[in-house]
Amino acid sequence: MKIGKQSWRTIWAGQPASGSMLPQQVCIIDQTGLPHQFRVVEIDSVRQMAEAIRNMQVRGAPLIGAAAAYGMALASLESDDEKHLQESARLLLASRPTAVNLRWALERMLERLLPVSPHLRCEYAWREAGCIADEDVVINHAIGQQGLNLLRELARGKSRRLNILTHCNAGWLATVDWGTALAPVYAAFDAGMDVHVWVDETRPRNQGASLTAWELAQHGIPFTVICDNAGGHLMQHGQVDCVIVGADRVTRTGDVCNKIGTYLKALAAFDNQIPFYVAVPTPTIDWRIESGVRDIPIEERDPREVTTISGLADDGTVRTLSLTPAGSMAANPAFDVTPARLVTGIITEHGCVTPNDLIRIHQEMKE
Ligand SMILES: CSC[C@H]1O[C@H](OP(=O)(O)O)[C@H](O)[C@@H]1O
Repeated sequence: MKIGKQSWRTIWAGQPASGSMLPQQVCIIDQTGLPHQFRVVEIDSVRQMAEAIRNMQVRGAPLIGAAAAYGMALASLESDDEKHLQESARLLLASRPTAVNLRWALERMLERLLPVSPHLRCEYAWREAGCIADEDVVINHAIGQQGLNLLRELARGKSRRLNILTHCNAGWLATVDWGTALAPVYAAFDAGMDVHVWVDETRPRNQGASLTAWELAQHGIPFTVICDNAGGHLMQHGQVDCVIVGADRVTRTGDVCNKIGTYLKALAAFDNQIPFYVAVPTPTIDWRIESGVRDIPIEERDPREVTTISGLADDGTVRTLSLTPAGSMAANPAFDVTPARLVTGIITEHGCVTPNDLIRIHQEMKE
C-alpha cells in the first residue's frame, strides 16, 4: 500500500551483502510501534524472526506465514543442514499456535528445500519465501475484487453511505499487502464508492484502534473507532450494513477462528439479519480439521495485556498504565471460533463461497 508517495509491503528481503547474490536479512514494519512510530526493523536470524512473530512485531495470519518463510531463508543462511532446518521450522512453529498459515508456510518451505542438494537450499529458500510473499499480494488483491462485487450488490438501491463493521486488523498490515477484510474496502473506496468503516478497537491488543485506524487514515477512508461492546447496539439501530472480518484458521466445514470478540459480533449480526462475511485467502483454510471449537488451538497470551494498557503520553513518551488492582488475575484468550451457521459468506480469491460450499469442495477433493 502507499504511504504518501511511497509503496510499502510489510515484509521484504534485505539487500545482498557485497559479493553475495543472496540477502542477509529481512526487513519488517515493526507493528508494535504503530500508530505513533513507523519503524522498519532488520531481522538477521531465524531466532529473531520467531521472536518478532511471538511479540507481534509482525502479525496477522498471512503475514505470519510469509514471516515464517523468510525465517526459513534466514535459517538456511546459518546452515543448509537438514537437522538445522527442521529445528528452525519447529522454533518458528512454536512462536504462535493459532494461525494455520504458519504451519502451511513451513511445510511448503521444507517440502521445497529438503529434497534438493544442500548447497542449493539457501538460494531455493529465498526464492520460495519471495514466491509466498508475492502470491499473498496477488491473492489479497483478488479478495478485494471479489469483495468489491459484494459491496456493490449491498449498495445497490441504497442512496446513502455503506457502513461496514470490522474487528481487529485484517488490513494490509496483517498481510504482505492489500489485506483481507479491508481489501474490499480499499477496492470500493478506490472505485469511488461511498463507504465508512466502524472500527472495533479490539481489546486487549487494540489492533483496530492502533492499526486499522492508522491504515484507513493513511488511505483517506472515513472511519469511526468504537469500543468492542458498541457493535451490537449499532447493528440494532440500522447503522451497520455488513460485517467483514479476517480469519486465522477456517475449518473444512466453515467454522472461523479469528481475533477474540469476533464470535460476539457474528451473534449480533445474526440476531439483526446483517450479512457476516469472512475474507479468507485459501492458505488460511485448514482442510485437515472439521470442528473449530474442538480442533483449533487458541493462543493464551500474557495476562498483562489485559491488566495494563499502553499509549502515547502528552510528552511523547509511550507509557504503560495499570487498569486493575495489583495482583488481579486475568485470562487472555487471543482468538475465538465463530460456528459456520453464523457465517453468511467466505470471500476467497476465487470467489465468495458458503460454508456448505467448503464441505462440497472438500468432498470433491477427496474423490
Ligand atoms: C488477515 S488475517 C488477520 C487476523 O490475524 C489477527 O490476529 P493477530 O493480530 O493476533 O495476528 C486477527 O485475528 C485478524 O483477523
